[in-house]
Amino acid sequence: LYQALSSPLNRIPGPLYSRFTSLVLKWHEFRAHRTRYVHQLHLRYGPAVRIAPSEVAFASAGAVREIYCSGGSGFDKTEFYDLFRVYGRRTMFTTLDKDQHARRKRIIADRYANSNIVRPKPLAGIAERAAKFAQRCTESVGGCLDIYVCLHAYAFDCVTHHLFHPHGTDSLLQGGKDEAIMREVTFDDSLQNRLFKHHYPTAHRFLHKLLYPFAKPRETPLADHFVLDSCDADDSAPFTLLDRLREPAHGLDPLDIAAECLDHMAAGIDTTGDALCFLMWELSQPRSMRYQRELQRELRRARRAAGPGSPAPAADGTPYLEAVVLEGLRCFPAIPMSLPRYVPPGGRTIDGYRLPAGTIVSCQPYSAHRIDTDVFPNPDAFNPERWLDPQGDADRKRLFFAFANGGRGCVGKHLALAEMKLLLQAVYSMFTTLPEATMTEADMEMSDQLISSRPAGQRCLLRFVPLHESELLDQE
Ligand code: HEM
Repeated sequence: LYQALSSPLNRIPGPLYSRFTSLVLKWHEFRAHRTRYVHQLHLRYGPAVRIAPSEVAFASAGAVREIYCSGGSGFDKTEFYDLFRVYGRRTMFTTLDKDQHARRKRIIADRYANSNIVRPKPLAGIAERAAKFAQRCTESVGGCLDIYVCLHAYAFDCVTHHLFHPHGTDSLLQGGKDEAIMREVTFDDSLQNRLFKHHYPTAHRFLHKLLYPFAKPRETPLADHFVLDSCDADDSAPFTLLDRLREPAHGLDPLDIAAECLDHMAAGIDTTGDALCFLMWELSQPRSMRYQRELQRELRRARRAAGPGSPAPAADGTPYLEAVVLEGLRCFPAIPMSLPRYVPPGGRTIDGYRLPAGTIVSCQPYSAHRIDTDVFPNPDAFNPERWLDPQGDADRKRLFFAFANGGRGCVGKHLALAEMKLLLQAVYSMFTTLPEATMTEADMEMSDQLISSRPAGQRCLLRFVPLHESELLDQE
């Protein structure tokens, strides 16, 4: 009570109960609703809101800059990231220490630089997988396709190509063992167990066996073995992450290398898969059909300009596609939730509020993309054309937080963008997509996981209608 009444955080707006307890926040976390709960608080109290006795959420560009970019990589991560440790090791994503992170990033960043992603071999690998996805669409004509599963398979095959080529997977067309690994990771249901472990570690240690039937821990034995086996191969292509990690100069032991690869594999499946799934679902709605048509027109024009029989054109010169991808990530950021950090020693001032050292602060992409209606008017509406207006471009980019920002922002960003663009090119230059009749809005409701979010129904059935040349000529 004394702490609640004397806390320096009392000046920060927020519900009265958040001065005394974090139980309400935890309740929403356990119910997979944290993102929307925090967003509702922002709508009610503004861009700075106290969400628990020692936790504050922000949604302004200034806060993003201070928390995630100050000093290069921003404030330190909290122990929340311990939940993502693999094989008992810390990876680039889970390391809490700045220097360790910087050392690991110096090794890894090169393989995810745009200049590496757009080299012929890595890019051809993605284009080949996008063509396989289009083949699945063609095979589904007359029926429907579960793009939730197929997009996760696509993202899985793309990321394993980048990590392990020639030992990448083919879950899209071959199915079998590769598809089983993808399903194991994608259909993981360990949210409640992992949250319990994070918030109540001692109770978890004693009760984990009792918990098992109700809240399963994360168990991915197929994926674990697949990565360990793939890391054993000594013929990985020069563009792959594995090839880089194994360079003797870096001194990484085999388990460090496997842990880093497993982490990137997991980071690359749900994020890109879910982002594309939400985006294609939205493009298929009657309210968005005119955006889909505009996208098809641009892609067909680009294809014609590239000449007959040429592979899918590079994403340059397709500004509408670029706008569709940005708007998709703005409305449906695959990681929409708070990315928690500690206020460093000495305290800091954010958005005019003085915060003592050790306060947990965060921004969530979902709110940063919606709270400032001068920058994003009508923020809940999907409208790619807002990105084509040169006015306000700098402000929009400042608030765009889908890949986070600063030194600990998403290292896989260029890979993810290439995967998204090549897939949308392959699909929308050939098909019109429509929702299948049994799908409901509830299926596509956002269900929070640890920091990522997925469609609650874990399915997304779309119909693919081949686009005929004559139809496109009519459009033009
Ligand atoms: C649309 C797709 C993606 C989105 C929206 C996304 C988003 C993010 C975000 C928001 C973070 C910061 C997380 C935090 O601070 O807690 C992050 C970090 C990271 N992402 Fe992504 N990501 C995507 C795809 C990928 C892909 C394809 C890979 C790799 C193959 C990847 C690998 C990573 C890694 C390794 C980190 C940790 C970086 C570090 O700590 O330095 N991501 N991502």
